[in-house]
Amino acid sequence: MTRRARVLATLGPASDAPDVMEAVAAAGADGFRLNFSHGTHEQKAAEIAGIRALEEKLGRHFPIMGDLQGPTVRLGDFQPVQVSRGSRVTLARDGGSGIPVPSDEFFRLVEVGDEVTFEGGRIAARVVERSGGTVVVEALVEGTLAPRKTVAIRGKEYDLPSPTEKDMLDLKFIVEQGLEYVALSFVRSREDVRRLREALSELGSDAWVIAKVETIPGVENVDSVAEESDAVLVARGDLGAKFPLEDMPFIQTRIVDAARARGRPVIVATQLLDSMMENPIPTRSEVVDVFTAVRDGADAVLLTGETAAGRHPVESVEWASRIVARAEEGYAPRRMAMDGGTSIYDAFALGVVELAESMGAKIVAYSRSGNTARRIARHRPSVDTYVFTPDARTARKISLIWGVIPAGILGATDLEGLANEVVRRGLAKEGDRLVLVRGVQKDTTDMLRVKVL
Ligand SMILES: Nc1ncnc2c1ncn2[C@@H]1O[C@H](COP(=O)(O)OP(=O)(O)O)[C@@H](O)[C@H]1O
Ligand SMILES: C=C(OP(=O)(O)O)C(=O)O
Ligand SMILES: [K+]
Ligand SMILES: [Mg+2]
Repeated sequence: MTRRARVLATLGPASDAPDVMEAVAAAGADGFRLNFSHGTHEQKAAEIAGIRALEEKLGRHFPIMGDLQGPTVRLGDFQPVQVSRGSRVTLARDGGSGIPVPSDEFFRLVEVGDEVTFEGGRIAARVVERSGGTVVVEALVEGTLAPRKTVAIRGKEYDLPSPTEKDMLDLKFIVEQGLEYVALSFVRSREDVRRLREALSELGSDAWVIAKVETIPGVENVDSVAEESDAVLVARGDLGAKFPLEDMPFIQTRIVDAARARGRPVIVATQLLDSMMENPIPTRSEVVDVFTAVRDGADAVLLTGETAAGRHPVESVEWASRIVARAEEGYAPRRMAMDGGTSIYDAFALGVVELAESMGAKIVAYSRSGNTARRIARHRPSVDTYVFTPDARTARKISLIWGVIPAGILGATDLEGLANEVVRRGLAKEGDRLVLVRGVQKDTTDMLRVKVL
């Protein structure tokens, strides 16, 4: 049984050298994330070229996710500052004597007594004074304040437009570079997702949209956010800075279930193997954390700092792959009832899965846009699911989805052609049973065929 949940890796200084990128891919990375909160377009163009070159070399398809910074507040540029518990630090709108927080919205919102968190809560501080364009905070834990790290105020949300001007510049680059996925940070409602989709269609892009759920309203609206998105990401870094940490397991389950009930691929991200930023092996609790994400039925786990800035990017991916493969032995994620209105296409896909499972048949599908693959995979078929696509872009898109095995690139074909292809590629042999499916569209005849080879 091939490993069915995917492992995604964030590229950054620790991993974007070509030889390290290749080692990360060989270690089991199924796709990559580029974080537009950091780095330059030049660096990212080189990373993208490196990934596309790897596809040729390894004969695989790697989806690339462009992760937009979204409406947030990040520290400006300054020399990192060590803080210890109780030490006081000044945050200033424009630097000067303090640490720069280049955001009017932050200073509009922050009040004495607020808990300010940095870098997803890795460092927290209490606001003890404020005057005009500066606030004084007292560190609650020790740590290093570093440039461009996120700044959040626990329990409060910034009222900033989404997507931001920076997002629109990054989006144009992402579309020009032909990335398969665009992730939007700090989604609050379906309207945030809708505005991104409008911007994408104006740019003429069919990239799939990933909603990063990491705000209080984003969790409250998770059902409608999932409905509006192509995929959902549980952004535990900022979630942990907004909610009490003890709520995290409940919030993760809530988001995963909402996405799965709507057949949206769901990605669990951040701090999964956090100690591997420093150490070559994970802790026991991190192994259980990755296991839990798989058992919750996630389509993918996403490594962030571990592969972007950690000391062991390759080992981090190796461990994630090992744990995912072991977690899936003898286990098929529970099937979710379909929420949010089911089209005949969804009902048809469920029928395909049940028919194939009842016969112990392999599913062999042709998916023009990737939607048929998504509709079948949402039911977590216990049989192998091979999907042919018309081009590399769609093959990359479906490579992020649980259980889908990209079988190859084909021009439009009929069901007999699909059967011939799986045999020709050695994916099926004499005696195998096949359920052959073509993308379910209104005008498609000859959509389904059962065949014994
Ligand atoms: N493209 C990049 N260039 C430079 N540093 C990066 C890049 N991507 C990530 N990093 C570093 O790795 C850290 C963790 O990565 P990630 O969790 O993706 O970032 P963040 O949580 O800040 O959005 C970042 O805070 C940053 O210090
Ligand atoms: C993935 C996340 O977003 P970012 O790392 O960009 O803050 C997160 O917050 O967990
Ligand atoms: K980001
Ligand atoms: Mg985040």
